[in-house]
Amino acid sequence: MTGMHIHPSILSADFARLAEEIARVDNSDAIHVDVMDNHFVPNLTMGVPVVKAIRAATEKPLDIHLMIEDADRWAPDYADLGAESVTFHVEASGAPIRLARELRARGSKAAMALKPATPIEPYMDMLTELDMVLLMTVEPGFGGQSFLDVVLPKIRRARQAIEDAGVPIALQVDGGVAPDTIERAAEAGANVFVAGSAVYSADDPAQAIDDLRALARDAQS
Ligand SMILES: O=C(CO)[C@@H](O)[C@H](O)COP(=O)(O)O
Repeated sequence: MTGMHIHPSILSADFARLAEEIARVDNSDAIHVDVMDNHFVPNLTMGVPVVKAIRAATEKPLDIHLMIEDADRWAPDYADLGAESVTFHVEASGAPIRLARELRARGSKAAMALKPATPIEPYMDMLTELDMVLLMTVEPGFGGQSFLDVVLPKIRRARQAIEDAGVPIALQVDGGVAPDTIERAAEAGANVFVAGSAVYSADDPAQAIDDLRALARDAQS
């Protein structure tokens, strides 16, 4: 497994001061940007113009998590913005292999997300088409929810499948990641951790990131 990476979710940041909020987490490995369309999930956040402004405001890699319908149509636009990775939900894609190839062709890493109740097994054979798999550990749509332990066996199965495939695919978890849950996710095999409220509700968000990373590393070893 590769190193342990912490991606703060700006869903929990102050949207009126996004550039400053991103600057507060400069020790993170990437900035996680939640794009929600009020159809795939019951919440509305931002689209291409705001993500473009975020891209211009920071040098940090952007990890774009699309919680939108018709991902095949819209996801490539985010790759074109210069995102490090674009994550689409498999439940919102009609042609996930074609979409993953399209994202890579446009210079972005290709990542696929699964809601908590979506099984990983039907997608095991397409892992080599991906740079990252995101297993949601809450129902997508909102920050501040509790980590779903029921997803832990799926994280273990996904990690095993990645090892079997022999390719360097990152395994990301998102939702309820905090000091009291990150160790379980790391032990199960996750190596990229999205954390919203655990970072932005802390007095010192940068320290919160260092603490989460240390916990994940200790749990792995
Ligand atoms: O995608 C989502 C929610 O749908 C996440 O990225 C949340 O923003 C995570 O927030 P916390 O659970 O860490 O507060």
